[in-house]
Amino acid sequence: MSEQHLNDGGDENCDEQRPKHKLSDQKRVTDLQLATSPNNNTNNNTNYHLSIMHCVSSPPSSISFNRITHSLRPPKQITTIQCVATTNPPLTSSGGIGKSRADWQSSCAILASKVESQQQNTDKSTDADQITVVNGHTSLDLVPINKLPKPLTISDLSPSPSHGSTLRVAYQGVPGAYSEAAAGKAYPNCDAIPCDQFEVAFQAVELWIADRAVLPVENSLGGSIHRNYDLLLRHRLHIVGEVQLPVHHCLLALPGVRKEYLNRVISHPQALAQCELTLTKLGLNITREAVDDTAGAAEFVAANNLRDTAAIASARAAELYGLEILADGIQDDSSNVTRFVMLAREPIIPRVDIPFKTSIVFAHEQGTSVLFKVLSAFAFRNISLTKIESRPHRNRPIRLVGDENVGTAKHFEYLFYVDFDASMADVRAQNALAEVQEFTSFLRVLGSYPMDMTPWSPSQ
Ligand SMILES: O=C(O)C(=O)C[C@]1(C(=O)O)C=C[C@@H](O)C=C1
Repeated sequence: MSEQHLNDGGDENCDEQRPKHKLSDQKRVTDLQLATSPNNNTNNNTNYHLSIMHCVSSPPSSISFNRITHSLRPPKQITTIQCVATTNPPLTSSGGIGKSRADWQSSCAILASKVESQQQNTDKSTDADQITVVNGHTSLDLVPINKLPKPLTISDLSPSPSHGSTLRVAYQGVPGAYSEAAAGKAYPNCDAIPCDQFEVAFQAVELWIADRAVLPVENSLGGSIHRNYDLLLRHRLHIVGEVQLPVHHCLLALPGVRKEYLNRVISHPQALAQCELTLTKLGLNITREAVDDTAGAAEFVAANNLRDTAAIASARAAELYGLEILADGIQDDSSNVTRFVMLAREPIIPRVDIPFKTSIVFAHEQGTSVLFKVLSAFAFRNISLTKIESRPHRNRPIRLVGDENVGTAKHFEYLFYVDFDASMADVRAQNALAEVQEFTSFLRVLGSYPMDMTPWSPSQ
């Protein structure tokens, strides 16, 4: 049986500087791929299984197709596609995705589509099964009639896992990454699922492989993690919480290696940025190289027995990958903290009895020039903003402003991400957003969620 893998779209617009190393790691979820294979039917009416991309999340028993693609040679005359959902829900009772690619694929492969020749269809298909192929059978948007989404019940909105007892939480990186620690802080005793990219963590939740994702959005020294701001907009997940993690970096190397032997230090770009001054103070004016995550850097040094390379990572990563700590607490500021958001398929119900924060994103037709008017809706109601971030408006990146005599100016267009200090259950927030909506051409509430109020000390 031949097997063909199709990539899940990827992110052609990725603006993040890609790390130089692609660390090999069988344990991580690497991409969202589904197997494509001919159905071994012995008769002449060849059947083909299609790869399904972007199975949109909804309760496991109801599945909708966002996009289906296929590459088919025979049979040439295809007029009908029959969509078949397997009886297995995306979440397995074994509780947790297996570690191999095969396990990942079988977890993903919740759907199979069968294309049959016209002749075979006329024999077997019922009207309800038949769905007309669109655009010369290269893509289609379908919701099988017998698989329409079920209405949400109150239990769907509950923050508890919808299966078994262990909450499965996707994070970017490998074990020992700060994101894994953040997942554990957000959801103690969770089953943390490593993913090799932020986008994979988003998709793991959308595909019911994970129940939550915990992803970094900003660091007190390095600033915003722009990639996740962009992904928040491109995916339909909701922010249901935040967690702030003190980040305590160590310089790690193979046992016996001294600082003088080093000519390279590798880590996540944020970690390199957070330790820049300290590395210089330590006399380490050596090459810095960015990799996918801090613990992945430690693993890379250990796996390749690199005696000239150090990694910046956590003490736990040193322990996991058998490295020694050459220097401890090398972040440029002792109160180095990274803020992570917790993401889920459903929003939580906002409350007013505990401190809540709300995150929104909006765009304005006249761009930045009237931003102050939008923000005054919050000022007028005494609602404090805790964060504001602007990102390029990719659907409309440039606005031309012309004056015949002077020429044409190009203004860049932005999306504005704002966090404010109020719950969506608070009437002040509702009124502020009603006003903001009047000004804006686009507005989305990313989530209303409890603030992380846990006591924190830099040395934690
Ligand atoms: O590389 C890791 O360990 C991560 O969890 C990622 C990350 C980040 O993206 O900012 C998280 C916290 C630290 O700020 C450094 C890196």
